[in-house]
Amino acid sequence: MSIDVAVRVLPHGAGLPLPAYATSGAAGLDLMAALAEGETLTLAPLARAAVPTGLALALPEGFEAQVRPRSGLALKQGLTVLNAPGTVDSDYRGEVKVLLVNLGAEPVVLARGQRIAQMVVAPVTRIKLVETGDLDETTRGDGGFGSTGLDGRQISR
Ligand SMILES: O=c1ccn([C@H]2C[C@H](O)[C@@H](COP(=O)(O)OP(=O)(O)OP(=O)(O)O)O2)c(=O)[nH]1
Repeated sequence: MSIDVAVRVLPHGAGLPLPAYATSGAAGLDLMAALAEGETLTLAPLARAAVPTGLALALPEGFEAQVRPRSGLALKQGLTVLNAPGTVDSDYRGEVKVLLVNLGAEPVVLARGQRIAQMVVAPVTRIKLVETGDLDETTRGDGGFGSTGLDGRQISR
């Protein structure tokens, strides 16, 4: 499935390529840091920042965009998305920002055009809550948070 999504390139994003899928089967488009030419942003260990992408979207109603980490950056540098997955609502018209946090032991230096995260567009199911005093019974019931065992073995309850 492919849908058209309107994108507005903000002045500081001009000149950067539009986000694109890296392969024909990629789920996410890579988002780039729209820092100023020559500007760098250094994230010290445990520091966080809202990094501009220079892009604003008009997602169709019924869709969201999720801002997710790139696994290579996470594994190699400890750089990840603080609020993963970040949620871009379909009615949001502001700049898409990537909230990064450096969980690594070394500072991470970002520059303009660096691919910092990926964006996955997904359908959203909205629900209508129907209040009741009586939920249907299930085998799990209220068991959770490790109730089925934490070491690969089933615990009988
Ligand atoms: O990683 C993110 C997360 C959010 N947003 C933008 C798009 C989203 O539609 C808006 C609001 O996000 P969210 O609902 O997560 O923020 P909130 O803290 O609940 O604020 P609000 O009260 O504005 O909804 O901020 C981003 O650009 N990047």
